[in-house]
Amino acid sequence: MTPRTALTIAGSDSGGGAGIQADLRTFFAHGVHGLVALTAVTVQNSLGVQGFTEIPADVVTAQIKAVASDMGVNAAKTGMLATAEIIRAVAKTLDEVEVGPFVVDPVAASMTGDPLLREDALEAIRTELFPRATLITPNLDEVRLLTGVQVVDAASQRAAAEALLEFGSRWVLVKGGHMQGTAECVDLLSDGREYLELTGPRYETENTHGGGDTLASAITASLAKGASVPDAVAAGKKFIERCVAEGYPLGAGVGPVSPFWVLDKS
Ligand SMILES: Nc1ncnc2c1ncn2[C@@H]1O[C@H](COP(=O)(O)OP(=O)(O)O)[C@@H](O)[C@H]1O
Ligand SMILES: Cc1ncc(COP(=O)(O)OP(=O)(O)O)c(N)n1
Repeated sequence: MTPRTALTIAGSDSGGGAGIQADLRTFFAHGVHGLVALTAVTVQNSLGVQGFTEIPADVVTAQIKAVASDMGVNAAKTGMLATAEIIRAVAKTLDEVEVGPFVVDPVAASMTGDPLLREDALEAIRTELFPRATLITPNLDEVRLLTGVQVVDAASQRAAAEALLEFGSRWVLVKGGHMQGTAECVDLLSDGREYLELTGPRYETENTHGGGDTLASAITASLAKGASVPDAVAAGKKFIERCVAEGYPLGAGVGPVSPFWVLDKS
């Protein structure tokens, strides 16, 4: 049987733990066929990002159109988009092709603090992509850059969700992985009417590289299979918890989260 398809519009991580590599292995783990529009090639390892080169915007557009016109896209997500020019090209293309539910992970920097976005690009994400998004999935650093809200507790997490929804996405997931001093990891999902707290254990681990990408692609895979946003996010949260719990050391720095536990079922 032909599986459902999900498109990732994102950069390559030479270390294999984040970016399109994380997305494709997550799609695979969900039984979804992964499609790719590559936006940038990064040079990175467990210690950080040494540099990146972006793909020309017209080539990003051409990749999206090629797969959408021939294979069909059941859901799509963005990760590293690198430049304002690429973001504008993606936004324009999404008005011309059908990609189903659209998840925007507003990746601004790596967890080591290295920038993955040129300076003028954050505003383009806010104005060009958020209004087209079914769901946006910022972490707390991205929330601060996008809204100025410093999330330190449940009240400020809710205020951040309200501020982010003003940019026009249908849903927002404010991820709480970087909240300080909490025994649990609480992600807040909202469409402005419902406020759903997704609570899970906080694992003691250094190996969280690719966690945000893996969560967003797990959600995208479930959306591609027809789940509602709350169901897709709840399933994604369960999936990422297990991936964080089973993250492994690789290299001298931060190791990747792991979806390999899925193979235990086979
Ligand atoms: N130490 C941890 N233990 C369990 N879950 C975690 C841990 N760190 C992050 N998560 C979860 O992983 C997902 C990614 O979260 P977060 O770290 O906030 O975003 P990002 O990876 O984009 O920086 C969220 O669902 C978050 O709750
Ligand atoms: C190519 C590429 N895309 C995204 C990232 C971000 O990954 P990471 O630093 O691990 O942050 P989260 O995925 O956990 O949000 C990257 N480093 N490279």
